[in-house]
Amino acid sequence: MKTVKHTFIAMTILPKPVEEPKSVFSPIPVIDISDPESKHALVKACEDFGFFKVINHGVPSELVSVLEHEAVEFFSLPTSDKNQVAGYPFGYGNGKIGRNGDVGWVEYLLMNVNLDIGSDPFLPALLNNRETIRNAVLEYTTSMRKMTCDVLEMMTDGLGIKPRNTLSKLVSDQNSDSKFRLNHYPPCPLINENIDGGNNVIGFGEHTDPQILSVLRSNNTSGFQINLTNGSWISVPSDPSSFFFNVCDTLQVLTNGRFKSVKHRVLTNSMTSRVSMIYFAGPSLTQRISPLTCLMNNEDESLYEEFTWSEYKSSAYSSRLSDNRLQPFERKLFPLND
Ligand SMILES: C=C1C[C@]23C[C@@]1(O)CC[C@H]2[C@@]12CC[C@H](O)[C@@](C)(C(=O)O1)[C@H]2[C@@H]3C(=O)O
Ligand SMILES: O=C(O)CCC(=O)C(=O)O
Ligand SMILES: [Fe+2]
Repeated sequence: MKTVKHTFIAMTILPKPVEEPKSVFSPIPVIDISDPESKHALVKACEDFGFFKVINHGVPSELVSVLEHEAVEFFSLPTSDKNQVAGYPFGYGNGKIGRNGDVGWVEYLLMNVNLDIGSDPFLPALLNNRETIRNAVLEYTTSMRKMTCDVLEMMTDGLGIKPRNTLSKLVSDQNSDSKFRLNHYPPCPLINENIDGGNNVIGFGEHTDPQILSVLRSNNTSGFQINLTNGSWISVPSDPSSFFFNVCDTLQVLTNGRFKSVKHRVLTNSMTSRVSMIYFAGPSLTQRISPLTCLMNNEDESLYEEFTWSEYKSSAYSSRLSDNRLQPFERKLFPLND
């Protein structure tokens, strides 16, 4: 496969250098979704890390390699061609993340992948003349939706919740608001070789994802890191044949804080390009979000005010990348007087 030609990203502000984490040990939980007994390890991974790697997923490697090839072709186009599909919130972007001042050493293509694809003016308009990338995105995201539902059903089994589709129905809904993102991190010539081996410029700054679950797959270039509950960062070794799942903010709320929305970031590499594809599984805009009552004991109080996904999205999209987006929805709980 051809690698992306070095594309210059027109950035005016160089993201802040960061220190590489010291740890090389990788404790990332690995979940074999072909084995129903993995449900217990899955729940533990969501509680302890909010993050896990899925193997034996059954997603055809052909589907992934075709899309990666199409992504590489797209990012190799002249900037003027890519800018023809520039836009916000959907479209091509370069250097700027969101519209509240965040920057990163990254270019991307952000798409809306509602099930009711015919009613979405964005995807066809953008990709109409590029039949192969359009089909690759549609097939890949269909497969991601199916895998996400399988994982959510295994999760409800592990949590002892019935019916099995309590969570999966939120993302398989005809109107579920899901997104898809292709990210390209070119090798970064600006890396300061003096700091910890030089892998120290932010590609995509630290954040949590707002949705329910996000599914990440990358080529063989590392750079992705997660933040542990003790505050330290660990590098996630790349594995192009597996998928990495992030617990997102909405799943943290649905489980009343039992599952952790994992903070993550991407550091750039001075030598090789990173190409990643992320499927963000969200509920429908009108879906009301509050902790599942079947997960609460009598004495448990909800940690969050109820909101609709649409309300959460509006609030999230006016925040900076590293903000705690759930904070405005936290309930003020007062200790009982004794
Ligand atoms: C700075 C921002 C980019 C983001 C919207 C936001 O205002 C805060 C959340 C960001 C995020 C993170 C996960 C996904 O990459 C994303 C598409 C999303 O749903 O929330 C991005 C948003 C974006 O890039 O527009
Ligand atoms: O590109 C990556 O590897 C991760 C990017 C990410 O976290 C995101 O797009 O939300
Ligand atoms: Fe993310």
